Amino acid sequence: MRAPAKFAEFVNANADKFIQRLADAVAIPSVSGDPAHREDVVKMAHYLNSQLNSLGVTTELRDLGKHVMDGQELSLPPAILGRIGDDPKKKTILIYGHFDVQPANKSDGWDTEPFKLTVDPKTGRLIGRGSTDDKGPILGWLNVLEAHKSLGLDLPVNLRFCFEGMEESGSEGLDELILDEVKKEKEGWFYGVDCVCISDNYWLNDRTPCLTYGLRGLTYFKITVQGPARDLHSGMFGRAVHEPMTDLIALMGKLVTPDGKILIPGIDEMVPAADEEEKKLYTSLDYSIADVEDAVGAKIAISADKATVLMGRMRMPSLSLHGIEGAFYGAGAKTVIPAKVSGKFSIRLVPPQTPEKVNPLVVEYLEAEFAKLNSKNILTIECLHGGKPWVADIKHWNYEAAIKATQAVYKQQPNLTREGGSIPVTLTFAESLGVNVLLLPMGRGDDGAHSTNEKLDRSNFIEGTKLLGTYLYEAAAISA
Ligand SMILES: C[C@H](N)C(=O)N[C@@H](Cc1c[nH]cn1)C(=O)O
Ligand SMILES: [Zn+2]
Ligand SMILES: [Zn+2]
Repeated sequence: MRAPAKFAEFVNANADKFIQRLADAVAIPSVSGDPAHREDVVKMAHYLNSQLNSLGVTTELRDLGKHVMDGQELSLPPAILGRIGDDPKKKTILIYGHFDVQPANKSDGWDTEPFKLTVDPKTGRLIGRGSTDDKGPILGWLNVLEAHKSLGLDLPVNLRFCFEGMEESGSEGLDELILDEVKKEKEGWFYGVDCVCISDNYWLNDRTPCLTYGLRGLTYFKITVQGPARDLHSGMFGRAVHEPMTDLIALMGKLVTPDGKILIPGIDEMVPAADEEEKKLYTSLDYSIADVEDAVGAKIAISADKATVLMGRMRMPSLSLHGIEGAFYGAGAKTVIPAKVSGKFSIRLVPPQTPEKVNPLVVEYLEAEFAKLNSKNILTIECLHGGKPWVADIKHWNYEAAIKATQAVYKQQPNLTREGGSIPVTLTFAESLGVNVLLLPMGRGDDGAHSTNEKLDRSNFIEGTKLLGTYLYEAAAISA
């Protein structure tokens, strides 16, 4: 059975209502990485939970315990487990999404208030933190449920849900929850799941829908250099003491070259080079150097060769420098020597790399480079969180269903991509449930996830809702 025409008609007719639901969700600043917003992440969990209940989904808010962030012990936000449908004749699909978001302040350079959804009438853009990552896609699933409930339509498959509020901060507590549920077998929430669908990434460009079969892993470091007991006057102590910031910049300058080569021995070398056949996969994607440059808003692509740029994002590791905590960054010309500074950087990982294999190389290299500085300051190295990379089998019926749904909704053949970002739980689902996982993105490559002015195009939200619903029908129709 294919998606009935009245499903798409309902989605079109209720577009404004769905956008209001997105506005309500964006208004809750559920920033998982900021202890000051922890209550908002919990509020978001309760908001979603009551929406799911009102749409007929049985749920449980699962306590994930506590963790330490910035030296503070905090309760983790609850995860939401849900189920609707128990027909043994139907397939069972597990949907994952996250309701936490990255930090956002207007002063970062946003043109609008980040936690107030702004609808641009000229472009149709729905602008606000979390619009594309990942509140829009989660609400897309709710829109599908609402359409079926209102139209009195049976869902074509049984659905299970797992929504978390810590994805942007390492998915703490979630792996344990999943493994516990899997152990419970028939009594567990994930029993009988046939495949997983995650909508939490983006098209490559602004015109071609995508299905995604790979994600990079991640290992995130904080390195701290500490020296004097307090901040110092640089006129009194400059060239008289070892300066923590000088040491830190020297270390951070030894991690990666401006053209992306990772300088830590053994990391780039762990990844086999692509052969000509694999390179063709990248050349054949609908993508151009102009797409990457349009998405970032500057002509700064690392190469003029499309395959090199795509492989840099999808099948090579990358090391990015994110920031320095404790440094002077305000206006004016303060002549301070900061007493303690922490540099943050992360490495995106690809198979066969894992945090376990890569972290010892990072620590050994940093310690050796620090020793070469002959500084009397103290270096400490912490790994804040990590996750393994994941690659799926695209010949599975789950992908076949998503290709057919994309053709039906967008009248286009999707790009098949690997994603540069990370969703640590993906591999946990694939391995612990032993099922195929599909990433079915809703948003576009220029949405600005994690950036200022994050947006989701109205058409992606509405057609994306149809895509998610249509995918369920296509999955139901395939004899697996
Ligand atoms: C791809 C997904 N939407 C995403 O943004 N994931 C984050 C996960 C993360 C890990 N540490 C902090 N955030 C990402 O890839 O950065
Ligand atoms: Zn994100
Ligand atoms: Zn996300």
